[in-house]
Amino acid sequence: MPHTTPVIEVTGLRKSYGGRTAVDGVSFAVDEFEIFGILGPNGAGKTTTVECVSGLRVPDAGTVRVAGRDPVADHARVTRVLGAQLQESELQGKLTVREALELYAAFYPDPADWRPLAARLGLTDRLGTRFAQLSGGQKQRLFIALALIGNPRVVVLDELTTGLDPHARRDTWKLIEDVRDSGVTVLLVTHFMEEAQRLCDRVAVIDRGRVVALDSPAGLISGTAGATVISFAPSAPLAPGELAALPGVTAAAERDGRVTLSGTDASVDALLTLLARRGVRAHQLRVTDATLDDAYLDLTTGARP
Ligand SMILES: Nc1ncnc2c1ncn2[C@@H]1O[C@H](COP(=O)(O)OP(=O)(O)OP(=O)(O)O)[C@@H](O)[C@H]1O
Repeated sequence: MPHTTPVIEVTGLRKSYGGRTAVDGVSFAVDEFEIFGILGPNGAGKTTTVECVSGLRVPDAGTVRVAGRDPVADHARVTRVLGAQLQESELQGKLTVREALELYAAFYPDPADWRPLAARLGLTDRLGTRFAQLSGGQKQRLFIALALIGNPRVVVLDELTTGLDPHARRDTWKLIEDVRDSGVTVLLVTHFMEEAQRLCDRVAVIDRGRVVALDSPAGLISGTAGATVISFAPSAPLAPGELAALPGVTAAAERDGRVTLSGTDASVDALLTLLARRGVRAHQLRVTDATLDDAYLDLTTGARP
């Protein structure tokens, strides 16, 4: 693997609101040109973390570096290299797409030309439309354009596809891939497992303010209790102990005449051998790979009260 420099480094980040700890010692590093995902239940501390990365909140403890600089102490320089679309971003409803692009371009000393950017994001025929009249997907595309207008090295996208229909969500995924392919590092907060599995090179799973896992989606999946789920209806009863003892099996359950095993590929081979030896047939045999959903549910405890 080629050596890459972290463009974002977060070390021991802590942040409380009043007496309530939101982020409790979070550390991760994002390499240049990665799409790095942050996943976690509601209230896990994801937004607080990316707000600290964007210099919008001051950490109580720990360090944050973006391109080697402190986003709070060096805010002006960091905003030149970091573009952000943060949760529930809003613009004044009367502002047209063109006005919003021109306004944001004026914030930067060396902005991107907004016309090709608007074209790339499919906004050219909406330049005269007021923000309030845009669809959810068009608003999100405008926010991506605004996050990119300063020619950033890194872009922070917080729950970008929440509220979009499946087509618009897939279109947005393609846009995010294009953004990365154009040389921008992406820090993406998401609730959607499919989105993280499809887009992210690596994912930090945050639960109750802490990083509980950090790996590629494939690594997270293979680290879950049962990376392969096998289920079937046996033609004759099998001893539960015998199934649980099969190689790689981490859980075995029987319900309404149907057996479900969590295991590995090796468990499938061993099961078929066992069935052949016992002369038992497996009706409606299904073998499915675990998904990032399974890994996530294994790792996290659910929303904070
Ligand atoms: N401005 C604030 N004032 C007080 N408490 C806050 C504030 N912002 C967040 N919190 C609390 O901090 C915790 C972490 O919130 P945060 O928004 O960072 O979580 P999140 O993982 O982004 O959640 P979600 O997925 O629901 O957006 C929550 O308990 C939340 O209620």
